[in-house]
Amino acid sequence: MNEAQFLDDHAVLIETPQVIDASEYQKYSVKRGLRNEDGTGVLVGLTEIGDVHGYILDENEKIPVEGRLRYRGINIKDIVDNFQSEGRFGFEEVIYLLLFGRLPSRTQHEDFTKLIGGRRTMPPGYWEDIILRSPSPDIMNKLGMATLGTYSYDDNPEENSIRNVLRQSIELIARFPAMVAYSYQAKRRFYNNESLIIHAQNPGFSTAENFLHMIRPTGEYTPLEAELLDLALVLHAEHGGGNNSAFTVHVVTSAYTDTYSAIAAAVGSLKGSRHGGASNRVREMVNNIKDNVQDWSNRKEVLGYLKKILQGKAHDGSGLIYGMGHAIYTASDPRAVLLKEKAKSLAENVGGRIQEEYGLYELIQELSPKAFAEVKHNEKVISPNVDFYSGFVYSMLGIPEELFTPIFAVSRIAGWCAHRLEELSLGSRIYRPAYKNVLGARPFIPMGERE
Ligand SMILES: CC(=O)SCCNC(=O)CCNC(=O)[C@H](O)C(C)(C)COP(=O)(O)OP(=O)(O)OC[C@H]1O[C@@H](n2cnc3c(N)ncnc32)[C@H](O)[C@@H]1OP(=O)(O)O
Ligand SMILES: O=C([O-])CC(=O)C(=O)O
Repeated sequence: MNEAQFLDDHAVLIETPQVIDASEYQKYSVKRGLRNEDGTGVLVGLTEIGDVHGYILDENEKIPVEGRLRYRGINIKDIVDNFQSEGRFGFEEVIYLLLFGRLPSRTQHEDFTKLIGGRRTMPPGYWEDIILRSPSPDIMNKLGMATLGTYSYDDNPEENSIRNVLRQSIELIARFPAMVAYSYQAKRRFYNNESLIIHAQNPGFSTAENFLHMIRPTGEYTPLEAELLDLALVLHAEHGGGNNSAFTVHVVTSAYTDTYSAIAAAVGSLKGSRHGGASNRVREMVNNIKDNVQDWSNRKEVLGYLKKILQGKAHDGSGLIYGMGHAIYTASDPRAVLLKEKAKSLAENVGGRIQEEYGLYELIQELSPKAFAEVKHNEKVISPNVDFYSGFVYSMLGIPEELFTPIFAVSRIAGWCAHRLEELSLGSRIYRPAYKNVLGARPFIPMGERE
């Protein structure tokens, strides 16, 4: 049998019939993508963790408003303003807030930061066997494998009591940075033929400092770089129960699976280019625009190219302007607003071509709604999401592209763990939505009579 021919022939069987006509979905009122007719999400749960607000419903019409994000009821802007003005790192405080539902006192913060720092090490053999011996060209893929591999190093992997899952959560949150950083180093060694650099972790460093230390060949970083990465970690940590990866955690947790299986599933979801993977696609897309648009500040030229992207005639053919649009936010994503401020001031400091590139980002932001209106005849209010400026900021910190989405995971694991604990503590039912079969019955044909 010719395997390539087999795949060609059989892929056609799946692709071409298109038996389910679009009208069938309407007929049965199917909530495709778990969406209501107006595009809002179907309400499937209640949570006390993240609160994402992006529009107001007025007589069933979506009225765009500036976006707002709260962690455990507290506006992220207030969280950020406070730790930045007091000159401390914010990520560990946010992990505590997300997991336990309250802000830590000074002593609780110190104790928790020490706990995270102390839990970074793994039992003997883990780094060598799970990370270094089986590198992957994709760090998210490797992170999923490494998460599942952690199961074998846990003496009590299956117990789903809150206390045990909390222990597993704290350990995973503490270890994700090294799982990502060492996977990246292994990838550089085995796929890029560069020297293997494994810096020892420092239990006294913040998550941001420890991560920069592990990925830099010299192990060094500036206070400003650590502060910016810490901010990015804070901003990516949580986004309600309905985002694709947190919802994945709810779904698989409701089947009562183990922590490592639930978190690995979430990693797989986040990797997707419509979710956390978009940060990489934004960089690729902007590079593609830079290569194809002669004058980055020419509005007509940039608009023309964005329209081509939307028509699927440029960039990757997907028809998507990556980093733009959101399922909930309309006028703005508050995280993108904060990241944009940082991108702007960093670019201004560097000047030259980088500042011009920042100008191009701003132009894409400004012209995308116009391109949408002209190509899709859709006047929907869209704005940049968190993935739009994050990669540009990371690039200015010298962070390589293959780490953009993994850094998202290093942060979002805090939210995932909080959602897993919430799902377990609320003891909800197994998620089991319905799929209507529209094919009906068919007669069985004996093998000798088949074509
Ligand atoms: C961390 C995060 O996950 S943030 C999101 C990161 N993802 C991206 O940046 C990828 C680009 N953006 C998108 O694909 C979408 O905006 C999503 C996936 C984020 C949200 O999707 P939805 O909730 O379906 O968006 P919404 O209901 O507002 O819009 C639906 C329509 O607009 C289109 N659309 C929305 N955003 C975009 C975009 N950036 N480029 C092209 N088309 C888009 C959708 O494809 C869909 O078109 P259709 O009606 O012809 O099928
Ligand atoms: O909420 C969403 O759908 C996606 C998102 O922005 C996130 O998970 O951060």
